[in-house]
Amino acid sequence: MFGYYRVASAVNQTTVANPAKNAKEVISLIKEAHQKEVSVIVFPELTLTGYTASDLLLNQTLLQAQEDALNKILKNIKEINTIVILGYAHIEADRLYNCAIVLQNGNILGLVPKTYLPNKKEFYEKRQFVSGKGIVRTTTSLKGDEVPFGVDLLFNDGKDMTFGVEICEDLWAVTPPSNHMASNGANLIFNLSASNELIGKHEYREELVRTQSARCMAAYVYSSAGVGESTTDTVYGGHAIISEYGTTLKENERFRMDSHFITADVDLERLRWLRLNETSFSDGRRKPVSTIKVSPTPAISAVEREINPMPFVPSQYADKQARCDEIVQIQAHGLIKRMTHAHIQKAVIGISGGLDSTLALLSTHRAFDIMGWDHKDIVAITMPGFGTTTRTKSNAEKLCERLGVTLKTVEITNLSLNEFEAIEHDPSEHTVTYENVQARARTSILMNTANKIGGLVIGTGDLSEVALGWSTYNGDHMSMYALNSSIPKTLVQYVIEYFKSEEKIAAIIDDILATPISPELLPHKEDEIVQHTESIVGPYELHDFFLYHFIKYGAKPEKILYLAKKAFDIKYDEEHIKEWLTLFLKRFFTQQFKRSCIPDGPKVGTISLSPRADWRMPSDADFETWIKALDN
Ligand SMILES: Nc1ncnc2c1ncn2[C@@H]1O[C@H](COP(=O)(O)OP(=O)(O)OC[C@H]2O[C@@H]([n+]3cccc(C(=O)O)c3)[C@H](O)[C@@H]2O)[C@@H](O)[C@H]1O
Ligand SMILES: Nc1ncnc2c1ncn2[C@@H]1O[C@H](COP(=O)(O)OP(=O)(O)OP(=O)(O)O)[C@@H](O)[C@H]1O
Ligand SMILES: NC(=O)CC[C@H](N)C(=O)O
Repeated sequence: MFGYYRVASAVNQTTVANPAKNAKEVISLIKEAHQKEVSVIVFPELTLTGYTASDLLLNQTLLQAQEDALNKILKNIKEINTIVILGYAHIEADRLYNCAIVLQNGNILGLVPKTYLPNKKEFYEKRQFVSGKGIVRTTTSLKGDEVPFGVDLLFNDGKDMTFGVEICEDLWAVTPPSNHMASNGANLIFNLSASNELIGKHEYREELVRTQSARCMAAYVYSSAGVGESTTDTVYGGHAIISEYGTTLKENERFRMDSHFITADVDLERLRWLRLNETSFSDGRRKPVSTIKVSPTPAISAVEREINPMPFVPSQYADKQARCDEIVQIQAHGLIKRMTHAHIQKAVIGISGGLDSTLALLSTHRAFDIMGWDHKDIVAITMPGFGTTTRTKSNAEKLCERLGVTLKTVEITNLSLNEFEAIEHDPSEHTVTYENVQARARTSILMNTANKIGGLVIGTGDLSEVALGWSTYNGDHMSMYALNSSIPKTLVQYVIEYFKSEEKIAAIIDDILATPISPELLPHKEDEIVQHTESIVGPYELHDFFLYHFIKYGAKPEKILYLAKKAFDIKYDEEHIKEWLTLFLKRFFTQQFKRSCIPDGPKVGTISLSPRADWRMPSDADFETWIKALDN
């Protein structure tokens, strides 16, 4: 579903040297996984014999019992399309290999031998096994059939899934085989492991799995042998981990005595798309691989994964102070470089008492602090018009006073009335002309003041507005440096809140955050805002969600709709999400012409819509294909 696949990491209860017993545990876990719509389930290294069988692995009786156990499993999974990956000791050309065996629908799809054999202290694999290094494009005989055999095997379902398999120490090597598998198209890696517990080792292991998933731009599913292994010299805790592109999605509790598995829904479509966008990924060396077609695996009926409704806002576990400090530092240093290069030490900002101009002022103030420049050289201009309310005006004034910047007031009503007369516009007609005349009057005052005092106009528009084109072309759309241009509205709110730690402005910030978002371009009613941005263009939290998935992951509209429904649960119904998503797509396409000429500004998060750096799109692209996709 939408490129999601459910994968499982199993830890079976092990009886050392008793494949028949182990097979029983394995079969019942496979059946349960199949019922739970799992596409692929992986078991620990040397699943059927036990990893710690040691020299018994060279005993014919144990290897025969392992083959019998495999037969039993194959018989039991004839009707099961969940792919099963087991650890298996296999003889080829009179050598023993520590392998992963891949099964589906009662068939053996391939055998992947381990490349790196640990041979130090408690590990002495070279005593029994040989390395599979260099074994490529070949087959081996198993149960009378020729089966693909080698370290070059990749398994592909003809849709979004291509997976490769490596075995324990392979991941700990300088160059894990999964690097090559990923470079050759595997977006999902499985690891069968037997990794003993030593104090703190589990943390390192999780870090290895997680970072390998990031390096490979893949999902990585890891399963390690459990407490049933022999404790002659060392103890195994049964660690199961599922990571995707640098994030661990699931991890089990170790030292469990029962057979169990964990599952996670990995987004393989997202990974494929991310790779298309990463040129260093495509520069990775390609080598010939042996690709094995697998049959379709169970489709999932609902994605079981938490979808973050606020993807731009740092998680609740993040250090808010540190994150916000960093954001403001990036903004401030972007501005400092620009101002010092231009030999300008004065800034001009239009202050409305709204969110964006507040953030721009606070970040500019921080830049002046860093440079030791006089706060009075920040010229804040409040420009009341037809829609300005006492609440926003007074917040703007109080904020400027407390910050010690120069505050000026310039009325724009007369200026606007003159302009209406000049262009023969009836002021009682509250059309877009009525609105834009005011926005352009303000910009004109800011620009001309900048010329007069030798200052630089700070742009206030945020990323959400840039995405929606929610600004007046050559009005508030224009400035000399657009400080907020890569910060979406939901993040603007988060950062402004952090400034509440400055006592002298805390109460004003609280009220600015509580004020409805509005351009205040239409006349107010008894000093109350009548123009509510979010009832015109839709909730910003939805638009930020749409933007994140659309730009960052290239997600299809129907997938964005599905994810938004999941993320916002009952807060918005499907009909409304669809309505706002349609509007988002239409505006995103039609408003590119505004983005094509936005001023310079610093990139703060992973998404920017700068036409020079992050986002190049024709201003004339048609949105119909995207809207149609939503109607299907
Ligand atoms: N593809 C294209 N390439 C080049 N030009 C194109 C174009 N499509 C339209 N145009 C032209 O662009 C003009 C329309 O753009 P524009 O003049 O900007 O006007 P427009 O986008 O129609 O209106 C601006 C909107 O932004 C809102 N606003 C303004 C200021 C601040 C805020 C805020 O909340 O922060 C919101 C305001 O309420 C209004 O709804 C038209 O003259 C049209 O001919
Ligand atoms: N009354 C005003 N006085 C001074 N500048 C204004 C005024 N109204 C708007 N501006 C300028 O135009 C910009 C865009 O206006 P708008 O009111 O849409 O934004 P905002 O109030 O900063 O933020 P938000 O969109 O969150 O309300 C402002 O950031 C500000 O620089
Ligand atoms: N089975 C193995 O390959 C174990 C070796 C690995 N370095 C570990 O200790 O986890």
